[in-house]
Amino acid sequence: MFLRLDGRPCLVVGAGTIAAPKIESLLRAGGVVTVVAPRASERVMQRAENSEITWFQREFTDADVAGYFLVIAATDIQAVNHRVAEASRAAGILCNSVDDPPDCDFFYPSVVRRGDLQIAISTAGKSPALSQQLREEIDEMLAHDAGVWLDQVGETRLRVLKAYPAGEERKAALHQLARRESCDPQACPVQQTLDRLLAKDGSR
Ligand SMILES: C[C@@]1(CC(=O)O)c2cc3[nH]c(cc4nc(cc5[nH]c(cc(n2)[C@H]1CCC(=O)O)[C@@](C)(CC(=O)O)[C@@H]5CCC(=O)O)C(CC(=O)O)=C4CCC(=O)O)c(CCC(=O)O)c3CC(=O)O
Ligand SMILES: NC(=O)C1=CN([C@@H]2O[C@H](COP(=O)(O)OP(=O)(O)OC[C@H]3O[C@@H](n4cnc5c(N)ncnc54)[C@H](O)[C@@H]3O)[C@@H](O)[C@H]2O)C=CC1
Repeated sequence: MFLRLDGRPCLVVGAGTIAAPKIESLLRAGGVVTVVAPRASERVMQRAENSEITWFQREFTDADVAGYFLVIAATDIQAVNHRVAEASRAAGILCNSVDDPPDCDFFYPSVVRRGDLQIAISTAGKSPALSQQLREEIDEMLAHDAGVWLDQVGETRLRVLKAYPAGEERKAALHQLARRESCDPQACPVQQTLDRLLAKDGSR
């Protein structure tokens, strides 16, 4: 599952080395981030100064979780992280605890990105180092232009959806479109069929 966090309030408890990249990824996903921590890393302080996040410079209390969509427990004190997870669970809020996989409702994966194309790797907490290693291997294997290719496929797919009625023929065209050899617009058989179809019927 890939979450779209646009405008959703997210709480991060702790603002150190491990919290900082979690905060960045919440912001990247569109989350509205609040941080509670007595001390913060340079990057987090900068974000707060720029009003990109809200930082309450104090220790966590159970009432802090109220109203959040999700919570990250990222302090260096296990007992505090556990309390954050318990308070979240009691309030029915999803929680990720950076030092305790059984306390996590969701995990942060390793991610290979090419534009809108994302490949996420998770080991359900068994070996983050393995996730990281596989990310590096997949990153080397995956074409650098895969994101550009996806953009082209996405655009042509919309044209296919318009040009063909739902059914086997449409599905076959969409599978054909997703093949690597179709990525050259000049050589793409789906593009050629589409051009023929659209030439026949200007309304499509
Ligand atoms: C459960 C989870 C909770 C969560 O954070 O969501 C969690 C928990 C813990 N991580 C620990 C250690 C390490 N974590 C990393 C790195 C990453 N950790 C990430 C995710 C997750 N880590 C979630 C599970 C994801 C999964 O299962 O795949 C990644 C994938 C994504 C991200 O953080 O964004 C990111 C790689 C990003 C990338 O580069 O691709 C490294 C590597 C390094 O630092 O060099 C090490 C040292 C090597 C090792 O331990 O394997 C420890 C022990 C701490 C201690 O006591 O020392 C715990 C707690 C425990 O296991 O008890
Ligand atoms: N998930 C992961 O990938 C990994 C997780 N870890 C775990 O992450 C934890 C955090 O490590 P770092 O970020 O390096 O620590 P750090 O020392 O850089 O930061 C700790 C943060 O917790 C805050 N804090 C402490 N007590 C608090 C309280 N009562 N209320 C609110 N905030 C409080 C501090 O102010 C600080 O911002 C470690 O316990 C470690 O087990 C470590 C490595 C990888």
